[in-house]
Amino acid sequence: MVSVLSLNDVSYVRDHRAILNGVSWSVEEDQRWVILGPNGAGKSTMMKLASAMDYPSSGTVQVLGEQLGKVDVFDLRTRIGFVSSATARRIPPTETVRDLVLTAAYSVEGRWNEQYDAIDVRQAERILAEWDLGSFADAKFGTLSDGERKRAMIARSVMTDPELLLLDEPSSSLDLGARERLLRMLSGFAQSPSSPAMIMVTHHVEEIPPGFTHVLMIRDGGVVASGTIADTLTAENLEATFGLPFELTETNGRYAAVARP
Ligand SMILES: Nc1ncnc2c1ncn2[C@@H]1O[C@H](COP(=O)(O)OP(=O)(O)OP(=O)(O)O)[C@@H](O)[C@H]1O
Repeated sequence: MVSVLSLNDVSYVRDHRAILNGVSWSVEEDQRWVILGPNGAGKSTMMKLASAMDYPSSGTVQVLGEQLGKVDVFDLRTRIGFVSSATARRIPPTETVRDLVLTAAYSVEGRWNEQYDAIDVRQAERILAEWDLGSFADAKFGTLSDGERKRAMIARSVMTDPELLLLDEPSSSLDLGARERLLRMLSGFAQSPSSPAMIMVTHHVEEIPPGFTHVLMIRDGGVVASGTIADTLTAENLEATFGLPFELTETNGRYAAVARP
């Protein structure tokens, strides 16, 4: 199996503080990982390294077979899909959803005068339909609801057929129905053998889409537990990660956790 991401004894230090400390972790191409941990644990920092947007202070990070610090990250980034609230903030509010998806093929964030190939236009239409955005194709990004905006950003990120898809809290701020619709889509996408390796950050076990295979649990910049969801997502590991005892239940591949009285 080929590793798409590999961190070896990685530390990330800012302002004399180790935000990540001695993290070793690897992701294979057929795996779908969830990173679970409390606020400030270092989850988004891990995503910054995985997306080749930043470098470790020590240790090595290999992304898609290339070591950060020894590769042109601008080329590498074109092979990675990355969705976060920060990437969404860079999108011009007047961009239509169709152009938002289409411009990904040319690595730009606002349509100017580019001419798009018919094959790209067809691919964009297919992806818009797949992410239930067909009726929003002509809507402006700035007018979308949070749920529509998240789906539009994911649609944009898969337009280039990335080899690694990173989702930083894709279902945060969504209402129950929008969250469930998005989780259903992510679940379907995760279970497709043609989908890329995926890593999704979340704070909540309720947001783990069925089809995700592995979980990395982190706290204070260090790994608490890592492995298959079936073996690793336990009440004991949740307590070690979040610092209080939980009742953990699983129903049809969906998890729920409540604090034990
Ligand atoms: N460039 C930086 N300089 C200084 N501190 C930083 C920097 N980047 C992150 N931090 C700090 O490191 C810690 C981890 O940040 P990070 O965003 O990775 O956490 P997180 O697990 O994603 O948190 P949340 O769940 O709240 O989004 C936080 O305390 C944050 O303030």
